[in-house]
Amino acid sequence: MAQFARVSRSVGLITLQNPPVNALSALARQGIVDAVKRALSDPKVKSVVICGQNGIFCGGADIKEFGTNITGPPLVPMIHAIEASNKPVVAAIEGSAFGGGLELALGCHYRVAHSKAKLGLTEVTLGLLPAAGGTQRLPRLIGVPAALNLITTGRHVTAAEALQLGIVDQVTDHNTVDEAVKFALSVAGKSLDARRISTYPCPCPSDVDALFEEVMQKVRQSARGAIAPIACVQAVRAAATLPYSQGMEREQELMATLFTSGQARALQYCFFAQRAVGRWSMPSGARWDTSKPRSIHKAAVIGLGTMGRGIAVALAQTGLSVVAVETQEKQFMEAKKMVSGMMERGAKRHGTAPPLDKITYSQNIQAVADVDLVIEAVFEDMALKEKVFQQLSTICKQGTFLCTNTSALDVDHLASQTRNPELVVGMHFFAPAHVMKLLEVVYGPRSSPQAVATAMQLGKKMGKVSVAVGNCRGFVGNRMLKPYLEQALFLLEEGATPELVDGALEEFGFALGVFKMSDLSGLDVGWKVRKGDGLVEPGLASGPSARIRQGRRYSPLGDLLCEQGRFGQKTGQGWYRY
Ligand SMILES: CC(C)(COP(=O)(O)OP(=O)(O)OC[C@H]1O[C@@H](n2cnc3c(N)ncnc32)[C@H](O)[C@@H]1OP(=O)(O)O)[C@@H](O)C(=O)NCCC(=O)NCCSC(=O)/C=C/CCCCCCCCCCCCC(=O)O
Repeated sequence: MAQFARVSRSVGLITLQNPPVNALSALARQGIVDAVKRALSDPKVKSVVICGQNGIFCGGADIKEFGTNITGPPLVPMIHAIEASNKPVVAAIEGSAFGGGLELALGCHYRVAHSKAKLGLTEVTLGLLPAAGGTQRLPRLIGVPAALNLITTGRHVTAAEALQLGIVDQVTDHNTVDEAVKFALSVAGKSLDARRISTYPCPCPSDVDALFEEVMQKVRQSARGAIAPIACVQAVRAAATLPYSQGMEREQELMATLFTSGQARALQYCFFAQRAVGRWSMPSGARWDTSKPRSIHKAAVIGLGTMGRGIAVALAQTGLSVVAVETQEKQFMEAKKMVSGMMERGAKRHGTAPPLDKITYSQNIQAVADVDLVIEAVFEDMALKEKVFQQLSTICKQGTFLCTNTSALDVDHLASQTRNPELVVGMHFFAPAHVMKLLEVVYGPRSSPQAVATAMQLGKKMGKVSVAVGNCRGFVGNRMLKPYLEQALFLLEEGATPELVDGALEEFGFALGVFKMSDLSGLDVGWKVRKGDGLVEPGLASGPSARIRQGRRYSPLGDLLCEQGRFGQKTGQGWYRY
């Protein structure tokens, strides 16, 4: 799992070989320990380079080992042995150096990174902290504020930023291993006294207490109930206030509390689940690995309400040319302004230029004639959607995929309105569509594997977690949402206020409480669905049976709001006033 070779006469080259991401499994760690011993005992080796095979340095500790009986050499002493080596060790960082992978690199005396590499102490995203010395070495190397930012967020930094922060010593556009070998030759025999990060004093502002109090307050607020970011702050505080060895003890102690926590288990489950959904299959036997997607260069969105606007922004931000169609004059003018505003705000956040020129607007559906894929996002009304699909089927060029953003209607029925039902799938986004990562790709019995593969791939390109689901009422997301919304309404009937319920949910960790979320999505969509289900009939909203419908407890509160025209943010009033 780690290969040793002597190159350029005097450089010991250790290559991690654990596909696909060179994770530090027990065997990989054993391989590194053995290879380092070999390099250090070979008198011909004057310096060492550690790299990863297949263009990736290391994806960190092997997450699959967590929750099992971990065997093999532990990471911390392995990294200490590298740092303690009397021969210079250079990390050659290509692709990614994440979590334990970056901690391994921080144990090396020098780091050379390819310009396209990404680095990060990502453990917090898995409910953990960088417990292979990361919380103690990084602040010593780049200072407490910068280290806190990286460790508590798990964010990835580019090689350029890593150079600026002082995490890496050199960035190259050439072959990273070749450059690292040259670097290793140039530092052979030089003193390593100033290169062992664990021996550095931790650069720290004078008022440590005030700094950590302020950071802890901010992190508590943004962590929304997550325990790992808080433990990260505590571990970095140990780096700032204790000698290295005691800081390491604190790091291990804090890691022990996180390691078996429910939050860590849930986040790690989520990590694998998000990857597992990419391996989709259909009842027909069609699968992700045998179905070839088609490339999409130009897409259209029909209907620029709340969802259509977000979808148009998400497509444009992916770099696609987008035709955005809205036939109603008032909505058209408003949507143009809103979409530009959304793109400008997004670009400002990312420090990029807004892709305003990617979108062309039209009030005429004929404008979609030459696109590769259409996403229909008109109001949730079957008759209206039927008409749109009939039109699209005649207007669009041969082979255009026709997708619907319906949240509950029958995708197969919509397919039956077209000449090529095999080209029809659902692409169900969640509000706000340019932010939320979940995308349901709904296949009907006639959807072709290529249509599903294309929608799945487009979703991935858009940075979504695409999940292929069958065509049933509410698909999966809304089926899960229904009992959640229902119980929230019952809480109101039992005396809670929307703020109280939302406050509890947000404190628990939800980004938005259920009532704020409903106001954002629009209350009228659910109302329409309930009407279709015969749950909202005139006269039902009052009287003794108002709270039992179709044999089940029912709360008419959402219907009462809608009767007053309170549809949420879009009408300025919903559960809240805006
Ligand atoms: C960017 C990536 C690396 C690559 O992305 P991409 O190319 O898109 O590929 P993916 O689809 O994401 O991944 C491909 C497959 O590889 C699998 N994978 C990826 N990373 C890992 C990994 N780290 N381990 C295992 N498997 C991994 C992935 O699942 C895919 O396979 P499949 O499709 O699912 O089959 C990207 O993958 C990525 O971002 N990866 C994660 C990077 C990351 O976050 N790394 C950090 C890992 S945690 C870590 O490193 C922690 C280190 C600290 C030390 C830990 C010490 C542990 C023991 C201490 C115990 C102390 C407590 C004692 C308790 C007690 O006392 O009881």
